[in-house]
Amino acid sequence: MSRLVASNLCIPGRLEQTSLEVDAGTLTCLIGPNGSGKTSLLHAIAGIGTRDGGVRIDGVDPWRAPPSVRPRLITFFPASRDVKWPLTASDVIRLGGEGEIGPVIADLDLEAFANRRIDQLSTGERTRVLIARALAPRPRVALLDEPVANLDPLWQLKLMEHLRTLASESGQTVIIAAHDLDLAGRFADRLIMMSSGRIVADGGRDLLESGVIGEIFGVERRDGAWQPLA
Ligand SMILES: Nc1ncnc2c1ncn2[C@@H]1O[C@H](COP(=O)(O)OP(=O)(O)OP(=O)(O)O)[C@@H](O)[C@H]1O
Repeated sequence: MSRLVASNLCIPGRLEQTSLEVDAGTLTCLIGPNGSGKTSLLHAIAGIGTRDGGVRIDGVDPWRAPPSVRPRLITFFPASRDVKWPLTASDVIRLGGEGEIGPVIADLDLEAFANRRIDQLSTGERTRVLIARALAPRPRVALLDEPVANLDPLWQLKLMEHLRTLASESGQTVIIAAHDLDLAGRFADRLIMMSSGRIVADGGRDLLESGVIGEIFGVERRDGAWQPLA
């Protein structure tokens, strides 16, 4: 099984020194309040911007991989959907790297948009196209920053189910940042909680029932819903 090993990642002012190992075939969800360091950790793993430390995927350094190989090792879907390129959805998905785009177009139900310009799609439609772009190369490690933001309730569930299937059936390592604690708890194999630029808790869905949620998020579950701490 391939494995992601991140050692001593650090982005001054954003991410404290962080080491992390993630098994292949798992869906991991980074949770934490605004500004807690989720995007910074994803950036550091992806090798985006200034950062210290190192990453290995099955012993291979993805940061030094040639551009032709890199998308099959690791891809990153950013939180910003503000893409104004005058390209069709298919063109954008093809930009993700080599490989067939037919399967990912079918997986994300994009047939109707394939030949439409990406800057003329709705935000949610564009989100699905940009996620398809990140998943098309079938990367060993897929990093997605708030992938369900802007998606309707049905697509939030479909996407999370799809990501879980990519992990469990294709053996890909999927790491996402998300704000929806219930969705994270329902679909993720592992929850990593961040606060002030560091990992403060790491575990299964039982983390959501622990006191650390109140401490870090200032919410608790009352009457079946998340509410500010009483
Ligand atoms: N480009 C940047 N330059 C300097 N500081 C940054 C930059 N981006 C983020 N930060 C800071 O780094 C810290 C972590 O931010 P980060 O975006 O990783 O948090 P996050 O958990 O992803 O937040 P959110 O849930 O709001 O997306 C914050 O204090 C933020 O203000």
